[in-house]
Amino acid sequence: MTVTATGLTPEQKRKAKDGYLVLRDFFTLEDAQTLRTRARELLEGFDLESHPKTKFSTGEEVDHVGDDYFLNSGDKVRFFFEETRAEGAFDNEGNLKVDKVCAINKIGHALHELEPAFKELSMRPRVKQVVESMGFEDPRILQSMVIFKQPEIGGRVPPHQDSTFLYTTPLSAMGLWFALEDCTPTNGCMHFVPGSHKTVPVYKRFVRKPGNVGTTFITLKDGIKEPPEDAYVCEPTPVGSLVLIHGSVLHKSSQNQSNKSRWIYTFHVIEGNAKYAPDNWLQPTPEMPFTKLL
Ligand SMILES: O=C(O)CCC(=O)C(=O)O
Ligand SMILES: [Fe+2]
Repeated sequence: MTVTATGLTPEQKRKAKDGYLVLRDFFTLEDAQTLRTRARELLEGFDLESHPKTKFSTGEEVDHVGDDYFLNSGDKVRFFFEETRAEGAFDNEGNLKVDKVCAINKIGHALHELEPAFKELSMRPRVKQVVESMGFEDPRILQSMVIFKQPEIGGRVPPHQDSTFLYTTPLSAMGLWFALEDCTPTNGCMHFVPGSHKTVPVYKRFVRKPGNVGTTFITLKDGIKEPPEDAYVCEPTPVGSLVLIHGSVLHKSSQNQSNKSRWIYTFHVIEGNAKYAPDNWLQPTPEMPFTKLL
């Protein structure tokens, strides 16, 4: 089932009450191919030597420069390695174990502005219609990324709510997640707890530390019990699917245990009329305010 020219159907709107909605065949195989080709070019063109992970030798410097590299990526296209060294891109001595093209976990966070092919998909009329159908009045785009989940080393994404990272008052974040390849139970497809956006409050936030020296989590509510493993529903999504993700719904994905990659493109929207927390990890810059979608 796909969207109509006027946005979501009543049935799709009802289904979205689960906190997420899979829209198959939202974009074409050709679209996916175009974005994968560009993502691959970016990976191949990326200069490993100038990356903070490899440029500095002591741990502290790597952390500090790495934090800045991350915190200032909101208006750039930057590259992030697989974090967990044990299962990831580096061996215990910090040497890359695999080809650099395979070692990157994601690129972000301004593809929707800086990369024309990604911008074109992000700003499509159908995207606008869907976002409008979901009740947004003045949606702003932010935090676009390609997440690669490469064969065998692509790490898990632990359970989380996206509003933890993009906190607004009132809450307004919604993810738009585009499957650039088939996402299956073995290559790390998404899992959701249906309805959890209504039962589990956003209980922590990921913020910049004062002085912009790195990031930390702060607790908003103690004693929140997260749903058990078996509450998660596995949602395989064929290439061409768009998934809408409510900012408060719990979701996760597992490690890629297959020999097939799982590339996706995602960005978020927030309501421009809501108050964007000034200590959220990602901040707009004078040169690049959050992109108006409508
Ligand atoms: O792609 C994934 O595995 C996780 C992505 C995610 O959590 C998100 O887009 O909000
Ligand atoms: Fe997420």
